[in-house]
Amino acid sequence: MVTAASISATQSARRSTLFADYKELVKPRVTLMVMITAAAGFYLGCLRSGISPFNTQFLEAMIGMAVVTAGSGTLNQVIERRTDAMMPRTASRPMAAERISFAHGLILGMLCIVLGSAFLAVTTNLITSMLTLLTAISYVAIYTPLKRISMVATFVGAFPGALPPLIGWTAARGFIEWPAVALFAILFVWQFPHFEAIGWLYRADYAKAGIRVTAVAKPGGVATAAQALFYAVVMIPVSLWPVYLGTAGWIYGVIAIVLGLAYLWYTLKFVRITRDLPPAESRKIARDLLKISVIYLPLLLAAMMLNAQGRIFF
Ligand code: HEM
Ligand SMILES: CC(C)=CCC/C(C)=C/CC/C(C)=C/COP(=O)(O)OP(=O)(O)O
Repeated sequence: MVTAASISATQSARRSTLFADYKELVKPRVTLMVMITAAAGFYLGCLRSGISPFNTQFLEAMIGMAVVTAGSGTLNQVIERRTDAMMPRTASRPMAAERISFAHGLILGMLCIVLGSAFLAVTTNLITSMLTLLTAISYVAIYTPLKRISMVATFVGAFPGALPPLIGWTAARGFIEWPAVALFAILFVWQFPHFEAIGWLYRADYAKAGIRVTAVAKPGGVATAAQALFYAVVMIPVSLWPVYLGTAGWIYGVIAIVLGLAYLWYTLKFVRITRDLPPAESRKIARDLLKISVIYLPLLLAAMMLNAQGRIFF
């Protein structure tokens, strides 16, 4: 018998499934990291202006960027619904598993990008709104389709990936300056060990779906390891650029060197993928590098913020 209670239970189950699907669509962990990097840019920009970073402009900029980032993640999954369905890591995503329809995902993603960018234009400034829109477009319309065409895609994807802290800076300052470019460079370089580890970890998945990451296009691991290693070495001088610019002090510099050496250490261990290791061991060293990459970045940015312009803490 269909009772009011059973109808209400079904509706509530549907609502919680939809909520869980929306959560998955916005890629919460990546979005959170994007917000952390943008917040760092905003914070440092405010200190450069000599104003407190704890203001309503901060909240407005974060909300606008989070909504656009969420929309970008959604449209990425709309476009990749077929390839996502081929890979165990992504097969249960709401678009891939067809729990959310094409039109539903498309409208939701577009709405988030348009409304988030408009919100930024009204509350923050035009350059921040335009750069955020450009970031979303380059991620969705250039990087995402390119993944199936060329391994250059990851290099291209590193541009939208690196823009959020620069955008955080423009939200505070209204224009692009050298410290913002330094933040962009740090993020840009950081991504290579991060995604080469992921590419190696999921190379079988990527090959199945026809996605041309380095580990698929050049099997054996030499090119994958060489790229990760090159950028992990470059990471150390690039992370010191804010010290040269006076954006952060020497204490940050020391911490950046220590963190950079740790990132380099795990990347050096990753180079062992080129040997004939048991698959479980090879996966472990790639997973360790991925983990260290997502620990390294917030720690580096936190050190930069705490020692901003040579001050200690706030
Ligand atoms: C071309 C650039 C990038 C590529 C190809 C890439 C790819 C990926 C992939 C496929 C995962 C999922 C790994 C898994 O499920 O095990 C991932 C995880 C992640 N990525 Fe990236 N990413 C890139 C750049 C970025 C950027 C710019 C950020 C943020 C600033 C970021 C933050 C994260 C975080 C926080 C995770 C979650 C790690 C975890 O679950 O432990 N990524 N990335
Ligand atoms: C402000 C704003 C709009 C920021 C957006 C920037 C952004 C989302 C960068 C992510 C970088 C990136 C290339 C991630 C990998 O996606 P993937 O498609 O390779 O990951 P997947 O395989 O898990 O789908």
